[in-house]
Amino acid sequence: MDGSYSLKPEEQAKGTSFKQSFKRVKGDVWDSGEGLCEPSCSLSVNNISYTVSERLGPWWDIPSYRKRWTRQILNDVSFHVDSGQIMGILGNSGSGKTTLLDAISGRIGSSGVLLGEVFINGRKLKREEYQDCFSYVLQSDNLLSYLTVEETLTYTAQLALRKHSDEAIKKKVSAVMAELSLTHVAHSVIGGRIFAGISGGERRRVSIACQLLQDPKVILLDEPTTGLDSMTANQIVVLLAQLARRDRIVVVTIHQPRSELFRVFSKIAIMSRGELVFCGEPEEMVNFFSQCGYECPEYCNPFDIYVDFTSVDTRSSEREAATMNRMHEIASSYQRSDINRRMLAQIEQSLQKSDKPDIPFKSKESPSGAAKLEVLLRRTVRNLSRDRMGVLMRLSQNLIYGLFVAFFVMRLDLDVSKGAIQDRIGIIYQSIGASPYTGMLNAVALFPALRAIGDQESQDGLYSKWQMFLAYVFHILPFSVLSVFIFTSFLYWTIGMNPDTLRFLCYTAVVMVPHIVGELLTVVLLGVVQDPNMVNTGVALLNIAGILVGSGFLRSTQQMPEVFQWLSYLTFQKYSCELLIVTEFYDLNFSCNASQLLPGACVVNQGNQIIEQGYPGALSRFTLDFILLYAFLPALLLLGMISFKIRDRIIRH
Ligand SMILES: Nc1ncnc2c1ncn2[C@@H]1O[C@H](COP(=O)(O)OP(=O)(O)OP(=O)(O)O)[C@@H](O)[C@H]1O
Repeated sequence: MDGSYSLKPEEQAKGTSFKQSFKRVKGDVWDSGEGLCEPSCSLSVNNISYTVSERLGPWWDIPSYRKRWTRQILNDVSFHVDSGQIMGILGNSGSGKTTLLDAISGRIGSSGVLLGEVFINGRKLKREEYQDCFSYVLQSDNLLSYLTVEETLTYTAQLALRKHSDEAIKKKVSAVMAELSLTHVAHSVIGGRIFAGISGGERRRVSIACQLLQDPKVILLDEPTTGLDSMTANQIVVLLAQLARRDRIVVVTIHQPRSELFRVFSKIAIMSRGELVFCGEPEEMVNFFSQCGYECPEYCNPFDIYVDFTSVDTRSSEREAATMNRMHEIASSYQRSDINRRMLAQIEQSLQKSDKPDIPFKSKESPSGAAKLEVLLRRTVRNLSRDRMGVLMRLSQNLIYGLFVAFFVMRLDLDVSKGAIQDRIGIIYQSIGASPYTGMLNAVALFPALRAIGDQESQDGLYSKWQMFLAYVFHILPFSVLSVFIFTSFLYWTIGMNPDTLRFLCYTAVVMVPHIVGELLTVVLLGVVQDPNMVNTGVALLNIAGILVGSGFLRSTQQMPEVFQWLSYLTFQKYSCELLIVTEFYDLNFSCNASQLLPGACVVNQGNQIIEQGYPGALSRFTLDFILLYAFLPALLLLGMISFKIRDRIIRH
C-alpha cells in the first residue's frame, strides 16, 4: 500500500473483490487471503438505550419551557461484530448513528441516561474502560496546519507511547504511514483554510493514522467520508475494510455510500429514529427486504433504497404516520428474523465462552505529566513558528498601535500649558487600556483551533485539557515579551517619556502584564465558553470596567463610592496605572508659560504633586504594587487550569 493509493481495477469495476478475497468459510472463521484465521476479538453491544430530558418549548414561551419530556435517542440497540469485519451504520440524518458511536466509545454527555452494556471478547467493559479500548475518529480533522504528516504522527506517538525509544517511535510512525498510504506525503504539510496542504482524503487518513498508533483492536469512525468526493470516499471505505481485514473491528457511520461498496462491508446496520431496523450481512439485507416486500429496483443503489424504506418522512402528518408504520413493520420483522436470532446467539455465545481472551486495551505507555507538557510545547512552538502571518501578527500588533499613538502625540513637552501633564496621563491610559486587547485578539484568532485538538486528544486519553492550556500559555510568553518590548522601545523614546533607562524598564515590565493578562483571560474564558465571539465581548467589557474602576483617571479613586474603591483592588489596572504614574511623574518638574493661561493654571508644576494628589501613598506602595500586579499571572494560570478541568466535564468531544 505504499505510494499513491487507488482502487484495484477489479474493485473499481465491481466493488466486490474484498468480499471475494475475504470470504466467510465456515462459522466465524474468515479467509483473509493470508490463510484461515479465527477472529481474535469480538465486540458485542447489548441493549444500548439513551434518553435525554428536553424542554418542551423555547425559552421565550415560559409555560412550555418549564415543562420537560423524555426523548429516546437510542432504543435497545444490539449488535455483534468480530475482528476482521467492517460494519457500516447507515440511516438518515438524526437517526442516532453518531449518538450510538458516542455511547459505545464512552463519549456521551452526562445530560442523559445511558443504559445497556458493551462487551469485548465476552467481557463486560466498565464505562471508564471504553476510552481505553476504542479509537474514535471524529467527523472533522483536528490537525495542526503547519506540521508535516510525519511530524503530526511523531508528536502523537510521543504523547501516547513516550516510553518507547525514539527509534521505536520512528518505526511505528513509518509502519502506520505505510499502512495508510501516507508515505509519499510524509514531508508535506497538513495545510489549512488559507493555504494548501495535503488533500482532504489524505487528511482523513492522517486522522485515522493518529488513532492506529495506539494499536486499537476496535476503531469507530463517524462519517469519515463526509466532505470528500465520491471517488476519495470510496477509497477511504476500501482502506477501512483493509484495516479491518488485519484482525481489527471497524465500525463506521456513513452517509450515502456508493453502490459498489455494497460488498465491501461485512455487516450493514440501518438505523431509524434511534432503533436498529436491520443489522446483517449485505446479502442478507437484500433477502430480508425482499421478504418484507421491499425490493430494491434494478440499477438502484441498495443503500439509498433501504434507508428510504426505513426513514420517517415528516413532511406531512399523513406521510409521517405511514412511514412510521412501515419503519416499525420492518423493525419488528427484523426482531423476529433468523438474522437477529443468530446475532443474539453470537452475543450469548461470546458471553458464555469459558476461555474468554483478555480485553485488548490500546497501547498506553503514557509519559509523565511534565514530559507530555514538553511534547505539547515543542509541537505548539513548531506549528506557530512556521505560521509567518501568525508570528508577524503577534510581533507587530503592539508596534502598529504604538505608531498610531506616536503619530498622534508626536513629542511630549515639559510645559504644562502645552499639555505636559494631560498628554502623559493620556499615554499611560492608552498603554494600560489598549494592551489587553492585542492579547485578546491573538487568543481569539489562534486558540480555538488548538482547543478543538485538545478536546479530541484529551478524549483519546493522550493528555488533559489543562496541559494543552499550559502549553499554549508557555509558548506565547516569549512572543508577548518581545512584542511588548518592541512596542515600548519605540513609543517610550520616540515621544520622549521620562528619559531614564530604569524607568523605561519599569514601564516595559508594567505594560507587559496587561498584554499577557488580556490573552490569558481570553484563554481562561475559552475554557468554559465555547463561542469565541462571546469571550471577545466579555473580555472587552471586563477591560473597560477595569480601567473605569481601577485607573483613577475618569474619576479619582477617593471620590468613588466605597464599593468601587474595594472593587478597584481586584483590577490589574489599579496597580499598573499607579506604577506608571510613579514611573513617569516621580521627581519630574514642569515649566509653565502662565501668561497665556487663567490664573492658578500653573499651581501643579511638579510630578510629585500629581502622585500625591491623585494616588496618595503610591510612592511607598511601589514594590507592593509590582508584586500584586504580577500576582495576576499565576492567579490566572490557576484559574485556567480550573477552567479546563471544568471543560473536561462540560465538553465531551
Ligand atoms: N444530548 C442530546 N440532547 C438532546 N438531543 C440529542 C442529544 N444527543 C443527540 N440528540 C438528538 O438525537 C438525534 C440523533 O442525533 P445523531 O447526531 O446521533 O444523528 P445522526 O444519525 O448521526 O445524524 P447525522 O447523520 O445528521 O449526523 C438528533 O435529533 C439529535 O438532535
